[in-house]
Amino acid sequence: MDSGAELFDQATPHGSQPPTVPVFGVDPYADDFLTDPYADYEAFRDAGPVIRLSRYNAYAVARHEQVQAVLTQPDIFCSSAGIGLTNFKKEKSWRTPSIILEADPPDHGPKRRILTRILSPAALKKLREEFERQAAFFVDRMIEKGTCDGIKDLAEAYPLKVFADAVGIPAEGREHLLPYGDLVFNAFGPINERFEKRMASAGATMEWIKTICSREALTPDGFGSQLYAAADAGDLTEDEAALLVRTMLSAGLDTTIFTLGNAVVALARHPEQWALLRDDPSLARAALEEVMRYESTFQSFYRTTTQPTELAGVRIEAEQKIWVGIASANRDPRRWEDPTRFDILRRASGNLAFGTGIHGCVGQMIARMEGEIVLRTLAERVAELVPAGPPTIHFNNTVRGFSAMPLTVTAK
Ligand SMILES: O=C(O)c1ccc(-c2ccccn2)cc1
Repeated sequence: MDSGAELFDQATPHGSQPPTVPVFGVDPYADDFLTDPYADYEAFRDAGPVIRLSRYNAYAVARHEQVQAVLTQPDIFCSSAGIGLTNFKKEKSWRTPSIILEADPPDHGPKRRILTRILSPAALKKLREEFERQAAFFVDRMIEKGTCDGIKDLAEAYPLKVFADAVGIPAEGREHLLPYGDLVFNAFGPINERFEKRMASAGATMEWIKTICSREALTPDGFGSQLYAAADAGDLTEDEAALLVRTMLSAGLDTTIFTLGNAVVALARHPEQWALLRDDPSLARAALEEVMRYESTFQSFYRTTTQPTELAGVRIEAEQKIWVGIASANRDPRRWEDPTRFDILRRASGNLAFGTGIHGCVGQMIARMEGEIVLRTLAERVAELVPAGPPTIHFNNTVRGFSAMPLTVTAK
């Protein structure tokens, strides 16, 4: 096997001929891996339905079919042991575990329903006009500047304004949100130098997050206050309301920021795709879906087996961490025609960028609304979106995106 994978037999008591699980020694958190992970993901997929990442002592699924299978069997592949490499049953987490992300049935359902209600289509409809006004403001400012940064001036600035306002957190101190998100997403990977470095400087940030998740810090009509209203109604404790505000700020910012950045970079790098969107702004929603398939913000996370199980003929013991390759599944040629082609006209729905199953992203509709509004506003107001230099990759253990994208932007 020429993909750098050795093979190791799994002892089976019945002596049946076990399928051997290919082993990869590569480090999926190394900068050179993350710079362009897709060739490695292809090697993972081609080696078999289940492989082993020996450096982190974890099994791994990289094909669309097995990623889907793992995410839709929460009783076998659970979240309460942590969705990162750290097993909460064995090691203490750096933060109080999330009561929705790192929870399993039956605890998970009731909390999820509270968020689903707050993030309802009716609630989103009320926000649409403000979200559109802010997108126009940021895009017009990019046009005035002429040469700008698609990440700083749009991908980061927009969610930090509209989503943070929707949650109802104060305007002051929002510079803590990106460092906090970077810590959160690094923590889903190995406790490596990237995590340690971020953690070392996170004191003030952790304090600020704690302060703004409290009832008195939040504006009266935001999502945060609605969580405390659920506490007043007896559906949550006061502490659980604060934890869910933290969840909203963790799950709802970095993810949309990196996705918007990936969209701007992909469109700037594929001028023919940008021209299709610019000439037909109603393609914005389809373009966003294709960005999420082609350059998934969420590269990977974990599940933990609750019992001995078998996946695609491979036996897996209990208490095993399983690396779930979201971005790899979204480029699996077993599921997608010509997957390495960025094509906004393809049907990209059904991609796994928001996960799937009971933990499928509870904020995906507001995330899609932000993305569709930004891409449509760009298409309606901008004629040319041209790279004015190379993008800068932001290295993180879980999310992949850019920290800078110099652009030259001209008005339609
Ligand atoms: O409460 C927290 O700390 C927390 C909750 C949720 C997330 C998350 C991240 C990515 C996708 C979905 N959810 C992160 C952190």
